[in-house]
Amino acid sequence: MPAPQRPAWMRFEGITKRFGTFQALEGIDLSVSQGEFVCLLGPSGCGKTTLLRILAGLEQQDSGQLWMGGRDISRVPPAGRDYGIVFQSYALFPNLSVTGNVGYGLRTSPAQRARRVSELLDLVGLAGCADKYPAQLSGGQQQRVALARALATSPSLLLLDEPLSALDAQVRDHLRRELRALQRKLGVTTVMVTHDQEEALTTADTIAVMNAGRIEQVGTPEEIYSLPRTRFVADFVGHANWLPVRRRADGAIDIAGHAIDAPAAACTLKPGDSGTLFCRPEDVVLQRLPAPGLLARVERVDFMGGIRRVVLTLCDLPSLPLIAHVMANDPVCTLLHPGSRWPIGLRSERVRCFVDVEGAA
Ligand SMILES: Nc1ncnc2c1ncn2[C@@H]1O[C@H](COP(=O)(O)OP(=O)(O)OP(=O)(O)O)[C@@H](O)[C@H]1O
Repeated sequence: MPAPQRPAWMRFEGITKRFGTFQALEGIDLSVSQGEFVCLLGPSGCGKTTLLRILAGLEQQDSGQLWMGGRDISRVPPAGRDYGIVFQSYALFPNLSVTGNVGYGLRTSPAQRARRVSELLDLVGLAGCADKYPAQLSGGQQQRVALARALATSPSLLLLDEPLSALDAQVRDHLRRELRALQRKLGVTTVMVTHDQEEALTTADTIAVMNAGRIEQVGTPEEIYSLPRTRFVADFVGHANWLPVRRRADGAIDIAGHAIDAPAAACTLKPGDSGTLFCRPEDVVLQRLPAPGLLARVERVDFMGGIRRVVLTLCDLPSLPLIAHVMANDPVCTLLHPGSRWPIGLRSERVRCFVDVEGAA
């Protein structure tokens, strides 16, 4: 589903940043609308934290502009930018109680501060912990305190720098859902940095996938997963199968001498072009009945709870692995023995082709 077009409330325009001779950010353009939850997603070192720090005013860009609510904030110091921020390390004051930490930035009367702190602790589910100290809290609780502190002044913008990555999987999953629900409830525009694709897919309205200082694609989680614009995006988000293909003169797509159906919209190849076909593991179908076309051999079956991950090789192209996901309750699962051969179908409306570019991965 394409992202609904909403007016931009915040804009990065041509942001660049260099550290010595290293180009950390190259011409970043990104628009964010009010109330949107945007994830900056990418591998370590791609520049996402640098971009967040520039937005926070903790780092100065070399060129480019930053707009927020119609105001050019490119040179505004951090204190004038109206945001709350949560870092990966909880960054709480160890000598202050939860109440002291949450109320730290509130410049109001003691009575108002106490009321606001109690409201915030209710909001993040820590009502019973007001008098505790950070060392007496779990990692997840400390991050809730950090979140309450970031929200204390009701900022227009919430910045999150890998806020869940220090937590164990179960707490992370739980807090991720709570964070998303809270963000929706408050309607606070949020920018979160993460290298975790699952986190981005499950929390964001919009994902900006970054690679080597550039944004490769901006889209909804569905667009990023199903319609990746580059090979990098396809590989970084979820598992991607890649098969060499050629477009025949009659328009059909040829894989290892077999024609497969691929709707024109999914195919960027001109007749005669070679390219690479991309498909997700859930779009590889093992057919029970004999069928002409692609045949694959089962190499291995991995148990993954609700699904089986089937590692296949095409009989006519044995050097390339092909991964298929089969639901664990599919009767086919009981027949998936290593060495068995299966006719393979690809969900033609879901496959995409990329033209081979010399030097591309
Ligand atoms: N102050 C600095 N001085 C020199 N190089 C820096 C500095 N800050 C960041 N870099 C470099 O800029 C690049 C981008 O860093 P950044 O922290 O933005 O990446 P990231 O995508 O957030 O990665 P990670 O998830 O590992 O934090 C990295 O190669 C990093 O080494």
